[in-house]
Amino acid sequence: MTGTDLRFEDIGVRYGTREILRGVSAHVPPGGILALLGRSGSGKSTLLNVAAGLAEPSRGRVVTAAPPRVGYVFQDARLLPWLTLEQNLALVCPPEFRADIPATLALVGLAGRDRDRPGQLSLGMAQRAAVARALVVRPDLLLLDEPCGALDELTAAELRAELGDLLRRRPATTLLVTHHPGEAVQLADRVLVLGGAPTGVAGTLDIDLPRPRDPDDPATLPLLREVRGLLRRADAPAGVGA
Ligand SMILES: Nc1ncnc2c1ncn2[C@@H]1O[C@H](COP(=O)(O)OP(=O)(O)OP(=O)(O)O)[C@@H](O)[C@H]1O
Repeated sequence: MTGTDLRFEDIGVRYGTREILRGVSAHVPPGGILALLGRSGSGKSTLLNVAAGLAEPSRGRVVTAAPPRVGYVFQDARLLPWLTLEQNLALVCPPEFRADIPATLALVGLAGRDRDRPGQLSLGMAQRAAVARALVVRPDLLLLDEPCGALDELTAAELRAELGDLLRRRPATTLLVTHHPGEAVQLADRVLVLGGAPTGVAGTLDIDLPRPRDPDDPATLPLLREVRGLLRRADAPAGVGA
């Protein structure tokens, strides 16, 4: 299982009369990890929803080899509080994968917590359970919408390291929405910055570092600087900061 080939071809999205995205094209090869960055409201989650088939593009199309099995981690864990973790995972899980639930929880550091309910978990544990729920379907398209966004920096750093490890062990074509340039450089093969009005692709950057990656490795510094520069230029008026 290495994931689907994914192509956004000239995607445009409108909500009513508002044009949210225009002319967004990108390619993610099987098992590739594309980080999406851009100002709040620039349409990153919308692009994820287009990839998942939850939002209809008004222009262009998404091309995959076959309809992908999608694992989606939202900004908050969205676990059903009255169900145990095992039941939360079983809800999305095809019957043939149900036996994998305890091992998948163990994979994200929740061994033995199968019968806990979400209210018994910390925020970081709940987010890891949400990652397990996305992985248990053996996704060939994994959509991560700010998976560490709601966490304190130490817990976020732990989850980032775990995600890096998980994606090496269970590759899936992945779209990672983040506001954190370090997270993008740590996890992604390529960074795509959305910007402008309406939003388009403001820039891309390949992250060609060996794995596993250490976020404190000085080799990441020039890349971090480039990502920050792309972000700054993404919303600069035409001709400024180019
Ligand atoms: N279902 C919807 N109906 C109407 N407008 C929407 C809908 N979903 C999103 N929008 C609008 O589309 C724009 C892009 O939203 P989106 O959530 O994709 O941005 P984002 O880059 O993910 O933001 P953030 O970083 O804050 O999560 C916003 O202006 C938002 O209000």
